Amino acid sequence: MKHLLVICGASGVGKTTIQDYLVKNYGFKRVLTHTTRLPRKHEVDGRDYYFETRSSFFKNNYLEYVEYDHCLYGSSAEGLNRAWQTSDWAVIVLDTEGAAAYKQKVTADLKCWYIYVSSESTLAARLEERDTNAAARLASSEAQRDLHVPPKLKDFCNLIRNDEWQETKKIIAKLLSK
Ligand SMILES: Nc1nc2c(ncn2[C@@H]2O[C@H](COP(=O)(O)OP(=O)(O)O)[C@@H](O)[C@H]2O)c(=O)[nH]1
Ligand SMILES: Nc1ncnc2c1ncn2[C@@H]1O[C@H](COP(=O)(O)OP(=O)(O)O)[C@@H](O)[C@H]1O
Repeated sequence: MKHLLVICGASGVGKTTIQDYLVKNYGFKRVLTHTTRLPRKHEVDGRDYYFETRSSFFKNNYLEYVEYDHCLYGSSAEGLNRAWQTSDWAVIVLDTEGAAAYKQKVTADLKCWYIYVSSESTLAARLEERDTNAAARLASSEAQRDLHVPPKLKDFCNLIRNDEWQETKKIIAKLLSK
């Protein structure tokens, strides 16, 4: 049986950190997605994202795609199947619109974790450390929207507060032991 875990939430809440932890410690395979955003320092094409131009982006077949903070992001069935070739447990990081689309479309065993941080100033500080244009990113309408779990995902997602990493690890262990 194939399983897919969707991780969603606003920018900077720790989605990628949690995904990396699941890959390193729980045998998950990461589903790579495509974006027209420029790579950040340390990000590598084909490892973190498939980095695309506006024209190369549309050469792929997407299950869903969105515009987030003026850039395009999309995920394909091929990407998902590639992950499932090496592990029955795949993990993908999406915005909440993408998570809602997966809820409608994906028939495999699907779980969703909505990640949040209880203080917006903590979030801003974390983003500041990660990005140069952090304030603008958090101010984007999509990041602001994803600061709250949308009603359509409320009963579908486990809500995980990622304030203290040691606590987050315990919550993850508990959720994955079920
Ligand atoms: N719907 C959708 N969202 C995506 C996809 N790939 C990434 N995202 C989301 O796009 C948003 C922006 O991602 P990113 O540029 O890495 O910024 P960050 O959230 O600030 O780390 C995040 O909410 C990601 O989860 C995708 O293929 N589809
Ligand atoms: N529990 C935590 N405590 C402190 N810093 C954290 C925690 N979780 C993540 N971070 C840091 O916050 C920043 C944003 O995390 P990241 O995983 O990139 O977020 P997202 O993928 O949701 O945008 C990174 O610098 C990361 O190392």
